[in-house]
Amino acid sequence: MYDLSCISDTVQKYANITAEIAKVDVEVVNFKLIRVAGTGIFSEDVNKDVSENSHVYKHAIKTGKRQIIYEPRKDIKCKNCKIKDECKETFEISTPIIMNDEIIGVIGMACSNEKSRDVIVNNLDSYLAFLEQISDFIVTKAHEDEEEKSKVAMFDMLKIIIRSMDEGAIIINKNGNVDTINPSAKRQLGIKRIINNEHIDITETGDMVNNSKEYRIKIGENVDTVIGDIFDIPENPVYKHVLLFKDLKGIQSEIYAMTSTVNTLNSENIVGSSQATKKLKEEIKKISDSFSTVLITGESGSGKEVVATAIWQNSDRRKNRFVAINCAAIPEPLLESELFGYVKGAFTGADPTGKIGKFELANNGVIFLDEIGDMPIYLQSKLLRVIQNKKITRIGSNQVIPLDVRIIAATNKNLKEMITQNKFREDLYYRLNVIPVEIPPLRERKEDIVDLIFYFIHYYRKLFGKNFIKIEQETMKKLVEYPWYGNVRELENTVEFMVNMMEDGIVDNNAIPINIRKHSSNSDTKRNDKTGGIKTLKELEQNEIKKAIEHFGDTTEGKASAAKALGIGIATLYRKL
Ligand SMILES: Nc1ncnc2c1ncn2[C@@H]1O[C@H](COP(=O)(O)OP(=O)(O)OP(=O)(O)O)[C@@H](O)[C@H]1O
Repeated sequence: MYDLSCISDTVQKYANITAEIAKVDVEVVNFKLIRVAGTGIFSEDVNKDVSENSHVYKHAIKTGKRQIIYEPRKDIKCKNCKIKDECKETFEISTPIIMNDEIIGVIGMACSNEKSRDVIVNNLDSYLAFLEQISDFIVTKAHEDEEEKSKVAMFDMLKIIIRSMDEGAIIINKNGNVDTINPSAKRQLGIKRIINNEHIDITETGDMVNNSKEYRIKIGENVDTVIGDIFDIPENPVYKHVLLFKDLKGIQSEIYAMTSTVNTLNSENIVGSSQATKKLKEEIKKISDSFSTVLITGESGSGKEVVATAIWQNSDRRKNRFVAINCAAIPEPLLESELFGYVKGAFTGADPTGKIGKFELANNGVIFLDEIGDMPIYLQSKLLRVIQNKKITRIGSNQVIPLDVRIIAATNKNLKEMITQNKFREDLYYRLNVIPVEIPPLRERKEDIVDLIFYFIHYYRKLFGKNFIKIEQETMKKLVEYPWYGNVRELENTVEFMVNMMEDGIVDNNAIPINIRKHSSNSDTKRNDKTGGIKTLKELEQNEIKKAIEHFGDTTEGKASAAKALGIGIATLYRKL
């Protein structure tokens, strides 16, 4: 319940006015019967408990009704009053003070002589109305006080919430200075010092991204671009706005975390011991720290993205982002906005919130333009301009954003041939092909096949919690001879299948997918067709030795019997095995 003591100064003023006008003594008590204000005979004992002598007030509080005592001391309500004998009152009115249907106190008016009693009694209605009015004034002030307090409490709460928010928040006062800045805002803006009433400059860049406006903020020497909203604080004498924001870098990181699926391999992790792969790893090391554009060519699945990420990982740009975009996977009309981003309202059909493009996301890092051969010719011109000017503009915006991005492009198409067909711009080709990197198909680096098979077997065996003992030689041979038109991607999928199929930790021909089995039996048949079914002596020998071992067993005794049956010495058998 509201305590009138909180506005005792105002209540005292009203008591004084009432006393002055009505020529009476006035007292106001709160609901606990503490004297909040008093004049004349009541001016002593302000702030003291007067419950012992307040029998009439207790009645007014209990009933909620005004009490008029025409004959103090004789009135029944004065019966138990302890100071009855000293009481000099000649007349008394007690009016309850009611706020929100609760009795928060009583205003009492008392006469101490017959003259003033007569004046009041003769004009009783007017005096009663006057007292009601004073009671209403007190209640109005109590309401205002309560509202003010709740505003202050709300602001205190707001400041507590703001302090713990992940989003940056700044409360700005009427002078355009920082009143409150939360830790997240300081972190995002790179401010380490204590901000005390410093001036803040906020200007709109004119772009809208992620459904919020972009602002440039300046506090002292700290300048940053943020994306957020400004809210006005209405009817407040101290505070003007609250700015809630995320800085652009934070938003970019969120988008990157949501969209990036980059495997981070460095050149050491690239699997393969073939000459070609060794040379590739050396090349990666050499070109990583350069700024020059790289064009990686190779068949689909041969590891172009792996090489691109390795270049990034080996360079000092590895601290910044690697942003990949597959130019063939994104519908042509959307590719431009994916690459360069756009602002709210840039074009019909665009996401109305605006979007940050891949180039901007990759700023200070690396952009990987996969399947560059599929980029439409008009965009090729735009890309060329971006490479030359090192600047981009979001679609629909006037803002020029400076770029420091290393471009790595990749293709499995023959760009030179596309140039002759006017499908690829020659000038762009030379801009991209500053450092050409060629990845040979997997079938041309057979040593890598063996390395990759073991690498993927161990990877998937761990993933599926399976035990691996060995891969049969014959099976390995089939896999090495298979042409792998889908390159490493096809090989990886095949090994995943085989690890699923293998029994008792042994990968044998039964685990090979049907297409590869068919391929190797076709090539056997083709060879038989060419040779009239005649086997080489070496093949005959191999078959007979295999048959003998299968028949007698792979033990020492078995091998001795096999050698005997084959008509050769045990040492020769061991050598041939
Ligand atoms: N040398 C390698 N070591 C380990 N994994 C590799 C290697 N080369 C390729 N891979 C794996 O093979 C798969 C295909 O590689 P990647 O995506 O780099 O090929 P790509 O040439 O970019 O394919 P596409 O032309 O279809 O885009 C990936 O899962 C990748 O991790």
